[in-house]
Amino acid sequence: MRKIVIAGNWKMYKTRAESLEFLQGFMSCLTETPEEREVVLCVPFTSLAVLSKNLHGSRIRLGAQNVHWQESGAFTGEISGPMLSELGVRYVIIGHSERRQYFGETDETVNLRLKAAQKYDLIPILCVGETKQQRDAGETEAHIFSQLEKDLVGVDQNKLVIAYEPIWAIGTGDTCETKEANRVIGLIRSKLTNPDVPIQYGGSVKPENIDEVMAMPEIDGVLVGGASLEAASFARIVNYQ
Ligand SMILES: O=C[C@H](O)COP(=O)(O)O
Repeated sequence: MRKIVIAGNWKMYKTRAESLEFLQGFMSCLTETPEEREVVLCVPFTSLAVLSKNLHGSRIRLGAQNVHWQESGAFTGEISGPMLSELGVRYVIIGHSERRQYFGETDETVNLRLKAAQKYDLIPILCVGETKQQRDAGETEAHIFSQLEKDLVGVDQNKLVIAYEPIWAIGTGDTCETKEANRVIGLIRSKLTNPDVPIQYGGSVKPENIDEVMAMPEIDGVLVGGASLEAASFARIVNYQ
């Protein structure tokens, strides 16, 4: 049976104090959440330590938003697997379109980061997805298949989550039609050697559409940006019907 993974990606939002405030509100809303749903908070590096301390004993998992492929070295601004593992981090987002677009992340570096994450017992959440231009040109499938082929070389598919995030749906309020997201995710699954890899949808997920998204048979969870920043909103998403 495929695992359900509901993850919040806070991106570059929330100070340490704001993170703690969120956690208090969020935990009080989670009492009814079915245990089989994995709940992950992928927070800025500066909030990892304080959340780790306060998540102790909770079933909420801690996630980071990037990891370097070397264990240590002269890589200013980067963070290593052991540094994250030591803080109790369990998941790490890799290859988010914002990293690919603004920070020069390539399929080759994404592949290195994926393998490094697994080496240090972090479960990578690999993001793939097409631009509006690629979709309009009918290149969605070819682009995503190319990303998967390059990104997953030598990656263990037993310790992996994939997030399908159409770039044009991120932060725009322009959600991908749920049936279309379901179709693309089915195609992604057909390219994997392990059909049980959880595949999430990401892109303008919010309390108003989560029930419809999660009713789709191929969709195993969501990667949520904006709507994960407010405790009641993210709790409603985690508590989908
Ligand atoms: O990682 C999350 C995605 O970029 C989606 O962001 P969003 O929910 O704000 O559209």
